[in-house]
Amino acid sequence: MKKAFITKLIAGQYVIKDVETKEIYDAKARGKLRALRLEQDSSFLKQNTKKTKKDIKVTQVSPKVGDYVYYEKIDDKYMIDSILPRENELIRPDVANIDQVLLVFSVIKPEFSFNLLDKFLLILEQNKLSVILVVSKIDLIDEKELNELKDKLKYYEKLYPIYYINSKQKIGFDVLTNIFKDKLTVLAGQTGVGKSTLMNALLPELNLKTQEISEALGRGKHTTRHSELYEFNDGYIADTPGFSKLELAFFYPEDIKEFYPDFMKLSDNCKFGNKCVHINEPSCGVKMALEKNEIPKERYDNYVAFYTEIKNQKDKY
Ligand SMILES: Nc1nc2c(ncn2[C@@H]2O[C@H](COP(=O)(O)OP(=O)(O)OP(=O)(O)O)[C@@H](O)[C@H]2O)c(=O)[nH]1
Ligand SMILES: [Zn+2]
Repeated sequence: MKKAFITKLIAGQYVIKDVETKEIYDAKARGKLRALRLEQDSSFLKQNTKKTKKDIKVTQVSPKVGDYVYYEKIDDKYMIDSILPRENELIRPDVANIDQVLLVFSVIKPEFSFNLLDKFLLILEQNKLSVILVVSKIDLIDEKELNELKDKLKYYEKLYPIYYINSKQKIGFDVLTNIFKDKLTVLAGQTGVGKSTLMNALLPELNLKTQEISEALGRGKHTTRHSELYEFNDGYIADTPGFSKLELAFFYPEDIKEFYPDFMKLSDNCKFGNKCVHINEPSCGVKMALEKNEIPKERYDNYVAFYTEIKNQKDKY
C-alpha cells in the first residue's frame, strides 16, 4: 500500500500528498479505519524499539493533518486505510507529528510577561514539543528597552532559540525563515501578540484563503472543522494557532519540575535527588543555584507559584 501525508481536512474530506510521487489527491477515510494507535505517548516507539505489534493497541481514531497514512485507490476514489503511529499530537489545533512550536510573545501590546512565558514553556515541555521563542513587535519599543529585554532573556536563550522580529516591516525574517526548513511548525501565543500577522507575512496566499473561507461561511473562519498545513521552505506551517488557553489542572505538583530542563540538570546536586521539588528541602541544587544568581529569581518564583497553585487545586478534591 502507498504512503501519504495529510495536508488538509475540511468537513470529512482530506487532501493527501503521496510521499514518493508528491502527487496530491482528495481522499476519504475508510469507514472502519484500521488505525494503529499507541497506548502511550509519542516517545513510545523511540524508547521501546523492542516492543512488538502486540503491545500496540488497535483502536479507532480519525486522521488529522500531519498524519502519515496508508492509502489505496478503489475504483476512482482514494481511501485512507490506516494511520501510522504519531510522534505527538495536539487537539487544539488538531495537528499530528509537530516538529516545533513557535511561541510568540510581543514586547508590548500585550506586555511581555515572564510569568506567562514560564507557564507556556511548562505546558509545551509537558507535551514534549520543541520550542522556538519569537519576540514580536520590536518596532514598538526603543533600543534601550529592547536591550533590557534581551538581557533578561539571555538565560532562556541557553534553553531555547530566540528570534526578534517585526512582522510589519519583515525585520528579522531572513534568519527566521530558516527555522521552518523541513519542519512541521505550529504557532502559539496569547491573543494579540501577532501570530496571524506573522503567518500572513510569511504566507501571503493565506490572506486570500482565510478571506475566501470567511466569505463562503458568512462568519469568522474555522466555523467548520477545517485545518490545513501550508508549505513553506520545504516544511509546513499549521494555519490554526494553538494554546490560547493555558490549563495547569492536568499536572501533579510534584511532576512539574521535570518540565524545567534547567532544574533537571541542577537536581543532580539535590540531596534528595529526583524526589526533591526544590522548595523546602535542604541541600537543594536548584536553590543553591538560585542563591548564586544562576537562575533568575522570577523564574524560580513562578515555579513555586505554579507548584502552589496546582497543589491547592488538588487539595480541594
Ligand atoms: N507594530 C507592530 N504591530 C504588529 C506586529 N505584529 C502584529 N502587529 C499588530 O498587532 C495586532 C494583533 O496582531 P494579530 O496578528 O492579529 O495577533 P494574533 O496573535 O494573531 O491574535 P489572535 O488572533 O487574537 O490570537 C494587529 O493590530 C497587528 O497589526 C509588529 O511586528 N509590529
Ligand atoms: Zn532540589
